Amino acid sequence: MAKKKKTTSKTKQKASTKFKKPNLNFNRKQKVILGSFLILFGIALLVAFTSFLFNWQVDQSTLSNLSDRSVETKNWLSKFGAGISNFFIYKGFGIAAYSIAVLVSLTGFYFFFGMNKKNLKTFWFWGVLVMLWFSTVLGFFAESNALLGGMIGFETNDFLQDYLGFAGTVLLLAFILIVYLVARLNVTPEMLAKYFHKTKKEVAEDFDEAQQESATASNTTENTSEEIQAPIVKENVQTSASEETEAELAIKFERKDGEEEETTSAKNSNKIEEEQDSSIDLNTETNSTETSTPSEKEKIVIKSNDEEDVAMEVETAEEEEVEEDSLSKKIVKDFGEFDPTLELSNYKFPTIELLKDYNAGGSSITIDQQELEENKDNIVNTLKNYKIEIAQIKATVGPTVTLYEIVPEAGIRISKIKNLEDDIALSLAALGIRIIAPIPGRGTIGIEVPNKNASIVSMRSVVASSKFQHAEMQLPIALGKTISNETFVVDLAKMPHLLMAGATGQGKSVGLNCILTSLLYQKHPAEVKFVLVDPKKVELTLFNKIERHYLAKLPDSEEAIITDNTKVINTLNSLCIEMDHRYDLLKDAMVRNIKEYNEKFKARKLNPENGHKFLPYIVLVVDEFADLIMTAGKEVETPIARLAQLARAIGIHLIIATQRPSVNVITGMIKANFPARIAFRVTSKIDSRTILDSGGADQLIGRGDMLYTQGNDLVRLQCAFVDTPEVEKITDFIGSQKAYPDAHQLPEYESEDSGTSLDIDVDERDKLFNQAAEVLVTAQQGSASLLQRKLKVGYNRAGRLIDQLEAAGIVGPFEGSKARQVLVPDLIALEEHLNNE
Ligand SMILES: Nc1ncnc2c1ncn2[C@@H]1O[C@H](COP(=O)(O)OP(=O)(O)OP(=O)(O)O)[C@@H](O)[C@H]1O
Repeated sequence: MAKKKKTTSKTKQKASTKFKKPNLNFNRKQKVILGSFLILFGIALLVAFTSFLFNWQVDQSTLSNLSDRSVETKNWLSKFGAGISNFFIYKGFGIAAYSIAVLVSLTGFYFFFGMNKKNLKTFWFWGVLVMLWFSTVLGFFAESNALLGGMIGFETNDFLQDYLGFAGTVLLLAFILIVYLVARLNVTPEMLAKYFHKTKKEVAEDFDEAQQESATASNTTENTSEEIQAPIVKENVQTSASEETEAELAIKFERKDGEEEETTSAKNSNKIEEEQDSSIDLNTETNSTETSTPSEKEKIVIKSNDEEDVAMEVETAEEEEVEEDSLSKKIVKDFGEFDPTLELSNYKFPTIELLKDYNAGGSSITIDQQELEENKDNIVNTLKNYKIEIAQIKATVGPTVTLYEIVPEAGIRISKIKNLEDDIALSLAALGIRIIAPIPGRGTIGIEVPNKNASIVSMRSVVASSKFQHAEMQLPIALGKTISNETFVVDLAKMPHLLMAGATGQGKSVGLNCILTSLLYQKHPAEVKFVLVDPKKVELTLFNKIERHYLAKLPDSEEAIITDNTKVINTLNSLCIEMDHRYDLLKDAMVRNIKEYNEKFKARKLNPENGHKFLPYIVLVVDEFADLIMTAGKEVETPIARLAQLARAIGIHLIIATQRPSVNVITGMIKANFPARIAFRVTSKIDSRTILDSGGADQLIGRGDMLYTQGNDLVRLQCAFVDTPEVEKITDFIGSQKAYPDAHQLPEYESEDSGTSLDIDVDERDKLFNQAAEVLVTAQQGSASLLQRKLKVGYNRAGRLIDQLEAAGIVGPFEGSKARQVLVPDLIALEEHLNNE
């Protein structure tokens, strides 16, 4: 039971996410080997110590000569046994040294069975303390037997006595004993009182029985003995009367406790419940003694000694809620906080070595003094040509661009400099010049000039940065580095959704991989799940390997990564169901967001039997969003917009990437709900406006050069570079570890389009039926894709409409690759046709 204590679970989890600490995480084989060694070593110590107790005097003379092979010792473990026992017992802690043998074996067991080692430290702490205490206590008897307390025991005892005297030492040791009993064994005065009462009662009962027996026997005895016994019996009667009152009290309390347990056990999780049952059994005594705690309902029966007096019942009731609170505290105390990572407790986070070091052996940034000078001169001269004098200029060299901050002479209009963007670009003969006038909060004008030799920002460097490692965020993402070479870390949970756009080949896929990798480095599989939509079918395939660790999918689907556009609709709708379900859970738990919910769940304040469970974050990644909108239209847009509007509080976050940032793809509704946006290089200013609501993305230089905004300022970043082989290594590393039995299951979604028949009822027709008929009749072409485009409906719905139109006799039957024939010549005929139905 003790091994389930998880008071340190949070810290452990954090610690384990910091993967760089010297790795004491052995693999299973190493653990078995180490474990068996420690168990056997512990046993060897036990044997050696025991033998030493009998043979130490004989072996004493050989100790100085142990290295001599010819020397013989009596110890069962020969010279080794004699030497080590002498060290631990005689020179050490006396017989208390047995503790060490036990602790070593115990440690071995922990390794051997791969148990959670959290409690091991506590065992060692208390074990060593107990050993010291015993050896000091036994130090009192050192004169009669030096072996009892060992040298340390004797010396400690002697030292204490010098300063505290005999009595002081005894009192100090008694105090340490109390500390141990209270802190380690949870012994409380109430417990002792209860134990005392119980014992007293048992003794009294035994005594009663003895009395009865002797009473029957004493029928034949003399009167004198009755006289002697009389007062004792009388006294005893009194005792049992008061005992009866106590016994009655105890019964009342026990019954109350029983009730409490019934309600409590119903409130606890399946997993906890098994454990709890036993704990309650164990703790019944404790509960029944804690009669003074206000949370319990007390019923005290006051009985009068006088037979005629009426007995009075005093009942005190307290609020139940407090009881529940104290219950959760009790469960947490007994079993520790709920640890969501327990099922994969041996899960190891990927190590940093899996990532490639692109700048091995040097700084990622090379400063080319000559280039800096040239650029500076060009800027100054160009501006001078337009009669703009500069008071000051400063350069900050970043990985891809250098920022020249200029302070113009007083009286120069900023717009004048801004308008010279193209001229400065021309004079510097460089692409991708961006002018920020003014730089917010700095009072300067910035001119960003690409470096001739851009350096790669490796994923390794950003993942290893302390900013990322110590990020106190829910979903930390290391996007890359800023112009001043600082690692840029953002919280996806705060964004709360991300829109990503950029022309082909500018770094979008790398960006997505960078985001996913960041999360893999920080989040345990129990804490985050990905839903991946990849119409290109190649970009995210590598993540298939971690399906059972990190991916979520629909119950009936085979592939976790969705490549088929029609399946996306089902998944999105399923996520909407999950969202509604999570909102219900949050409402029930009376919390506002997933973070509070999970905290409450971890603190065991929510009962799994009421459907509560630990909620992982869900990150939906959609690559090629434009493609999706093209084929599925409104059917995709509606659930996406719903999720984007509502899902932030319940931990569903969307990342949407698109090549074509046109307004019919990134609609107003979507834009409004995606305040955080990333723009890689795009081809036109209009595209830049569509993504960022401002220009700038068209002036980027590509290869991961990007602009990030979270609603206000634009930040220019160099996206961290993570190559496919690196991602493969990481997914291999994770994939090779123990996984959940299946990918995380999303709720089932029944799509409406299941089963169409030709005899469709007129009343069951799609709302767009008439419109669809008009479209086809006007075009005289019976094609579903036409309906998709004109009515902005998905493939399924268009197919359904065609079926209904066929049933209504407006279009002909399916003719293979050819479009269906339209059977109604024009709109007037159509109107007639529909009226006659
Ligand atoms: N952060 C980066 N640092 C350095 N080079 C990069 C970075 N990002 C991308 N590149 C370079 O650009 C190339 C194309 O990147 P990527 O595949 O991510 O483009 P993309 O935008 O996804 O293109 P598409 O939309 O066609 O899939 C990469 O192979 C790499 O060489």
